[in-house]
Amino acid sequence: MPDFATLRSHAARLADTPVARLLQDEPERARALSLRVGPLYANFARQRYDGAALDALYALADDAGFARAMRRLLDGETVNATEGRAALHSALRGDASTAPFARECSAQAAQARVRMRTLVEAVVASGVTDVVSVGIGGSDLGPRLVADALAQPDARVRVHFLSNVDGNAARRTLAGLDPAKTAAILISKTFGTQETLLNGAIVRDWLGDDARVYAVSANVERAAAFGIAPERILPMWDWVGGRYSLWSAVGFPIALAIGMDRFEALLAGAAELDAHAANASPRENLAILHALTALWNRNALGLATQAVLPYDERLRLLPNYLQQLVMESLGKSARLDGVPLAEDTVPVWWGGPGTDTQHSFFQALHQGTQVVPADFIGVVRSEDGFEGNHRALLANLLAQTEALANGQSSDDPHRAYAGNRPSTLLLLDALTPQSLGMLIALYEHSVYLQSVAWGINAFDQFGVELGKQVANRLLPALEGKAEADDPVTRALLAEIASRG
Ligand SMILES: O=P(O)(O)OC[C@H]1O[C@H](O)[C@H](O)[C@@H](O)[C@@H]1O
Repeated sequence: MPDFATLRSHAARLADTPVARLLQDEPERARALSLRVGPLYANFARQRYDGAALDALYALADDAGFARAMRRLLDGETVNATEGRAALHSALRGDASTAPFARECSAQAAQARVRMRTLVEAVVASGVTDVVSVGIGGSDLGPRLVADALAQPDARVRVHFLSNVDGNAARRTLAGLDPAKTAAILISKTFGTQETLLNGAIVRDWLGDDARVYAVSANVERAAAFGIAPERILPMWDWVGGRYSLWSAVGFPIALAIGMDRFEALLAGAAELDAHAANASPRENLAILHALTALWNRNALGLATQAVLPYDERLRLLPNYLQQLVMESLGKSARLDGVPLAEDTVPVWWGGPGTDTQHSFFQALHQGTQVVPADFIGVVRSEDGFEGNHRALLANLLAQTEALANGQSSDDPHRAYAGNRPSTLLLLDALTPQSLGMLIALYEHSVYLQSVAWGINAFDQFGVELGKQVANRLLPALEGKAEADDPVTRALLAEIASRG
C-alpha cells in the first residue's frame, strides 16, 4: 500500500505555510510547476505542496507502480478485475500498444469507424434535419458534452439528447421536431437500460418509420429484437467501459454534429495524450501530476470535494461529464482484493461554468469553512468574435485563481479572505477537437492513476445496481399489484395513491 501517512506528515509540516508564502520562497515556482502537452498547458503552482511534499508524492507514484499500471491499461490487460475485462478506450483512438489483443481491438474500432462514416454520410444525405440521441450515463454524457462543445452553427443536422426517464424530457425533446425529417439513435452498451428502452420506444413510435432508427450497442441481438436492422446497428464491445466510450460508435451523434473528420481529430488528440501519459517521465507527465495533486488534496489535506470550473461556455457540460467519469470510477470503498480501504477515495465533484458561478457559489469558495480545491479551465483564443468579452472572461479566470490563493487580510472579519485555497489551471490554446480530446483523456488517465494508488477498480460500477433492482421491484407496487416490503416506502406509496 502506498505511503499516505508520509503525505500527511508533509501536510502537517506545511500547515502554516500558505501558497502565497510558497510562491514567495520559490521564485521559480510558477514556471517549475507547469507542464505543456501540445495545445494543453497546466499550472499547479497554486497547489499546497512544496518540493519535499512533491518528492513524497512521486515516491508514492513509484510505489504504486504508476508506469507499470499505465502499460497494463494500454496493453489491454484485465484492469477491470471484478468483471474480468480490459478497459481499452485507448484502442478506440490509436495504437498505443503492440500487445496482440490491444492491436486486435484497435483494428475492430477502425473497422467500426469506416461503417460509422458511411452511416454519417447516409444520414446527412437523407435530408434529415434533426437527430435524437437516446441514451443515459456513459451513453449520453460524453457525446452530449463534445457535441455541445464543438457545435457548429452551420451543422447540417441538429443533434438533440434524450436521457431522463421522465416523460417530460421526451415531450420537450420532440416538441417542434418533424417526425418525417428526424432520425433516432438508441445508444446503450447493454441495450437493457430502462430509461433508454422506454424513451427509445417513444421516439421509435413517434417517428413511425423504423428505417430512420439506428443503434449503438454491444448487444446486437437485443437491438435487433427492438426492431433495428443490423445494417443500422454500430458495435460496442465489453472491453470498453460505458463512461469511457465516447471515442467509439457511441460518438455517432458527435460525428453527426461536427462531421466525421473532426470526430477523428478528437480521437487523435486523445491518442496524443495516451502517448504522453505512457511515455513521459513521471516529473514531465501531466496525467501523473494531475493524479498526484488529487491524492494530495484528498488524502493529505483531507479535502472532501473538488470543483471543476470551465471558463468557457462551450465547456459548460464538462462538470456533468466529469461527475460520472470521476465519481462512478472512484466512488469505491473496497480494494481490488476485497479488503476495505483505510483511505478516503473520491471527493464529491461538482462545478459549473465561469463567470456565471462567480455569482452563485463562489462566495463559499472564498469565505466558506470548507476549502474546495478547484480545476479552472480556460481557453486562450476564443474565436467568438467578441474580443472585449473574451478579455473579461480571461481576466475573471486569472483573478479568481489569484484571489482564492492569496486572499486578502482585513480588520473586519466579514471582509477578510483567508486565501490558501488551492487550484490548478488548465489552459487550452484554442478549443478544437484535438485539444478537447486531450483534455478528456487527461482526466481519464488521472482517474485511472488515482484508482491505482488506492488499489481500487476504476472500471466497475456495482454501486448503481441496488437502486435499479429496488425500482424494478416497486413497479408492480405502483400499479397496485403488489405490496412494498419497506414500511416507509409502503407509506409513501399510499400517499402517492391517495393523490394520484
Ligand atoms: O450504455 P448502457 O448499457 O445503457 O448503460 C448506461 C449507463 O447505465 C448504468 O447504470 C451505469 O451506471 C453507467 O455506467 C452506464 O453508462
